[in-house]
Amino acid sequence: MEWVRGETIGHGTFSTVSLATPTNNAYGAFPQVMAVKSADSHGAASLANEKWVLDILGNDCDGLVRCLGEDRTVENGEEMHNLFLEYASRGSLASHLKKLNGEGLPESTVRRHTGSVLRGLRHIHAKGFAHCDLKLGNILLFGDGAVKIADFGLAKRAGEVTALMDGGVQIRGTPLYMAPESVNDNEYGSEADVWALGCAVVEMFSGKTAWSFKEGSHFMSLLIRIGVGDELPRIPEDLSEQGRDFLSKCFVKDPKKRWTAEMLLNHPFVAVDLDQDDLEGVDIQLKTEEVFASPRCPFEFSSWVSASCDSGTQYHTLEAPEERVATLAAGSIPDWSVTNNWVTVR
Ligand SMILES: Nc1ncnc2c1ncn2[C@@H]1O[C@H](COP(=O)(O)OP(=O)(O)OP(=O)(O)O)[C@@H](O)[C@H]1O
Repeated sequence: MEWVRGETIGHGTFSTVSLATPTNNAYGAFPQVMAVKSADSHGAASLANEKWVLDILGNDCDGLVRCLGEDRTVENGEEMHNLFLEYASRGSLASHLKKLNGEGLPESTVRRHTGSVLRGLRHIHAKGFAHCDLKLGNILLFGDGAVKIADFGLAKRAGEVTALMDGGVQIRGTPLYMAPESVNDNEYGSEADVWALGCAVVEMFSGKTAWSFKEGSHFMSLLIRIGVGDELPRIPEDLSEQGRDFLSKCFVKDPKKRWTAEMLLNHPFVAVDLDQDDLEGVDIQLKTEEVFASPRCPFEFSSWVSASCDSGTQYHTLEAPEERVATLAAGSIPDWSVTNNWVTVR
């Protein structure tokens, strides 16, 4: 494929991401706009790892960004490694949240995004991998409302332990999302992804990181809080009881007792399908008495009632019309995909 590099849309530790347009797109084999992740020799290993993992994971899971191929180019005398990915036109959840100036997303949106990320995680874990760098910057928003996990540069086979000669802490990903077992024993398995998901859910909902951490303080103090003692990440008080219960299953210090992505997909926090297409005339009223007590082990799942929908009751927490217009005026992209609060204008 011949292609032209467009504007830069993102920077990472290992790479630069820009738009790419194919110039000889015979038979429409490629989308008209793609994202191309490019790295010089320093980032080549991470990019090669990402391609290897994405090839094994395949393109059949809706929760993962799709890989469209790879290429090498020489630009300004330097060899560049390029990985083509489907383009997420709404950017990452991190950049989306930044536009909300410290505010979080409505809980209904957080539930939907969490469900999508969990489906991606379940697929990654079922294939025997751990992502190892789940964070809002690596969760992408697509124009059609899809939410997908990206950036597999640090992903590895679950159970593969990287031995450290000096016995120190190996930081894979972002300290703020690190699980206790990663801090204490350098373990980065599927369980650590679930801990990181909990941190991402807190941040999506509250607009603030799950660990309060003063800018400028040494990250070792944070690692000590994560790894030693009983302190857990902050669970927002204004989150629903189901949301808080969901987080309590992610923030279990012992990785063996932490819930898996598969188990969490059956938790009522995400098991209710709030997709726009499902809203009309469907009963979404949760049978709270029945689902309130969450299962303590996988065998109790069968007694849960899948929530059903009713267009009247669940959406009253969304913003009023005035607030929604204000969000628009502020230049951020509002999420109105789930609401029954529309005003008829004639
Ligand atoms: N497919 C894509 N579509 C749109 N934007 C993207 C895409 N992939 C990456 N980006 C943007 O580029 C940024 C950096 O990408 P990515 O995280 O994959 O790079 P990285 O070098 O692995 O970064 P790091 O490891 O530091 O997180 C993302 O946060 C996102 O804003």
